[in-house]
Amino acid sequence: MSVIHLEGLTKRYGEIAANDDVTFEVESGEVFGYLGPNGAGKTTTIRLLLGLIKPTAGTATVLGADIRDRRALTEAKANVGYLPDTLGFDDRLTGRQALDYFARMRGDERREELLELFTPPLDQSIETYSAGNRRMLGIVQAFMHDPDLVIMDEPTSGLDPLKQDRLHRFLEAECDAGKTVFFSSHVLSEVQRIADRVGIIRSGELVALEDIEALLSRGGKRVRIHLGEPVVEERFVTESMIDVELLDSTAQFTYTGEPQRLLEHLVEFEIQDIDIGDPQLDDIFKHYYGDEADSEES
Ligand SMILES: Nc1ncnc2c1ncn2[C@@H]1O[C@H](COP(=O)(O)OP(=O)(O)OP(=O)(O)O)[C@@H](O)[C@H]1O
Repeated sequence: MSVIHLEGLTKRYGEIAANDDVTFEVESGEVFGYLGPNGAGKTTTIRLLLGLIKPTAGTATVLGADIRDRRALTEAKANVGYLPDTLGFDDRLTGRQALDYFARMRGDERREELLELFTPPLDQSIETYSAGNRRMLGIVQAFMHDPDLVIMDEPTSGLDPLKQDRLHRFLEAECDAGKTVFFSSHVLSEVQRIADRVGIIRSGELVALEDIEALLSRGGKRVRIHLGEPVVEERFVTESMIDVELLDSTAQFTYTGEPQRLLEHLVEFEIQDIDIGDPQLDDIFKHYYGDEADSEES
């Protein structure tokens, strides 16, 4: 069953199409990564799905509710967790008061369990919180009523590496337990690590929708070779090698051709060391975004 279904979803702001005819589905029990650089349209999709803004054209359903049907969507949202990019908490409240407020609206049966993993200082007012503490409070808030679907906008931003890792492991366990997670990110390694499927959005348009495994396999192989002699570019580099870096006797490249052809080519050289592996999603991402990726990734 599809938990989220977008059909031609479009949102225009004047000349800008923040979302342009976006269509895809998220299935029950999957972790779906929504990837794109700043300004690509990720937050717009999320805000449309939650009924916070209205589509210009097209529509979507969330847990079966049409986002244009206010009443149905409100009912469905009782079973949805939402981590926004900026938390809408009243900053004068303490963390505990903010959680109490949400608990009264939706329940909090998993609050204690979550607070063992994510540890914002509950008795301080939120205005004194660091970015990471705000994010942790948001995570507890999003999951504590044990929703079937959680939608998260850049969930790890502001978290230190330890807490990021903790969130990744938590999300994996949630999905094993049948929950569905939709999250946006511009952090490729994160999407690669935790998502089952990825949608890549660029300038409002969905440019790719794939299993992570398929995306990686289409991206060729990343090869690093150490030769027993300096690499001669004219002799060594073939048309099937892209993103080539040569330094003395070392060559690194992504190989996009037939594996057999690569082996046939390499027997002509004295090879001291070789490493062939899957490319990082970053490399593949560059093929979709070109030079844009370099400046937008951080
Ligand atoms: N309220 C608005 N009025 C006008 N333009 C908007 C508005 N909200 C978003 N946009 C534009 O729509 C486009 C998509 O923005 P959006 O915030 O959805 O991108 P994003 O992928 O979430 O970016 P980021 O990673 O920086 O959060 C951008 O060009 C943005 O300037």
